[in-house]
Amino acid sequence: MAEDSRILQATLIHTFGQNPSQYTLRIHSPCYNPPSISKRSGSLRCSVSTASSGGVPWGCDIDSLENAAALQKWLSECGLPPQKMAIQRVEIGERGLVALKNIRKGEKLLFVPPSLFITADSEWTCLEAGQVLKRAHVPDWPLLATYLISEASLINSSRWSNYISALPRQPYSLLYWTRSELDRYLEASQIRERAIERINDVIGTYIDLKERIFSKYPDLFPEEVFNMESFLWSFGILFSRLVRLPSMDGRVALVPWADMLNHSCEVETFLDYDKSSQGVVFTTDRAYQPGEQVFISYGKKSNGELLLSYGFVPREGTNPRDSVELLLSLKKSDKCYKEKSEALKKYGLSASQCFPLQITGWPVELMAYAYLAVSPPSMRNRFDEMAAEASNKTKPKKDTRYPEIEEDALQFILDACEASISKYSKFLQASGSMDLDVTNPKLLNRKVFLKQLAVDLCTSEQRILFRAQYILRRRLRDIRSGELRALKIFNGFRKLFN
Ligand SMILES: C[S@@+](CC[C@H](N)C(=O)[O-])C[C@H]1O[C@@H](n2cnc3c(N)ncnc32)[C@H](O)[C@@H]1O
Repeated sequence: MAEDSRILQATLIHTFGQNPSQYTLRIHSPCYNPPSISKRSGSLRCSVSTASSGGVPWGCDIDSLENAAALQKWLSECGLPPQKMAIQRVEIGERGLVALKNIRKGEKLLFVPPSLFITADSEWTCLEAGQVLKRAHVPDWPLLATYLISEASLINSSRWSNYISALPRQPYSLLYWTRSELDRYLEASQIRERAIERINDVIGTYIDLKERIFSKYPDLFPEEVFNMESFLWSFGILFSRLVRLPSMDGRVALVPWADMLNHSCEVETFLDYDKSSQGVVFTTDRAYQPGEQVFISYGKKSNGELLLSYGFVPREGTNPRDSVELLLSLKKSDKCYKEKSEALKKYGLSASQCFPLQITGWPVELMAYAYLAVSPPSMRNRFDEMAAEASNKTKPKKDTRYPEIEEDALQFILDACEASISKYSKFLQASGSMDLDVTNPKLLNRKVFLKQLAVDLCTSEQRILFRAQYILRRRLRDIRSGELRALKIFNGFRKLFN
């Protein structure tokens, strides 16, 4: 559903021209709104407290149904056609859309008309604020984030008040984790870096908007409303609900009602604009009976990416698109370190680089990086070619092999896998006793909830690493036993000739 932070960075930062990494991570208050949790059907559920302990003053508890009912009524008054689904409390995802009637496989559902989308072109209730942002050419994401806050703060004078009241006050996403929570629970996973990068992007974007626009128009953008906390909320909403509509030239939109659908890794269908019915639809890829929750796919995302944007981790083994980022680094002691780094730099890579491992294997780019990392000085004329292959800039993709260094390259990947596995094992072992230092029950609930998410994520990522370890060990054993056999034959011939 949502874009990833690389797109966010590209669209935000280019216009505002500052490097977000210069900002230190400093999010506090929105994170400490401790959720209360309950355990149902084996999955932890977390409902955020509505107590006046920080958070934005709009939206609702994530599992609240009252506002959802008002939303449904308002949407039908605004032109949403009669639906075969209704918002209900569900086992997976707190609230979701549930079938009211039999739904066939291959049926089109929803038909949300464009008049109900929120896009960068939506009309601002406070016209002047919108004009200021558009004059400054603010890109879509920060524009939409500011729009959402502006409309939310106008309460009932905004045409979106029913929609905003039904949005979660605290969307689940890693944006709401403090730095120490990220360090503590996600130390083993590369998703921690992605989360820090994303939080820095949001903070950087807010600071840019504040310096360049809000501070110049304090009447239009008062700090009590347009502050870090409200931006974390609005970006949290965008990351977890914004859709890209391929059939509308890839335009991004918030689509009320459609954004009540939860994700399943087992379905392949996604939201798009349908030119014939002129609305946002999706086509079911299975049948549903009355009472069953209806799902869509938020895209081919790993468990880490789902946690990053949506704040949940699918059940173990259910996500065929799951992957784990493996960090590979050139050895500082390598005689050719400088030459190799420069070759990598030429193709946009660095001396430490992450590659995705899947349960089914790894990309040719990872293997090319490993070849480069282990290649001796005598192969320096091939560094450039290896670096090019390690980037995905070579077209068509090549899978060049260098038999003379294949064993070293596989061993290099195996070492990286094993180092990563031991980090996960350390975290998973320590996680059992991790929360005993907290006495405040609300804080304990939050910690148990976050820890469970982290344990689920780390277990799934470690599983992929174990699989890679198994494959690598077998390949190495085969190479080594092949070499041994060849040596024996060679020795046999030598004896014969002697
Ligand atoms: C687009 S909204 C879907 C509607 C949302 N359940 C609600 O009540 O507003 C995305 C959010 O739904 C929840 N969600 C969606 N799919 C889920 C799943 N498979 N498991 C757990 N939570 C899920 C997450 O909180 C996510 O951030």
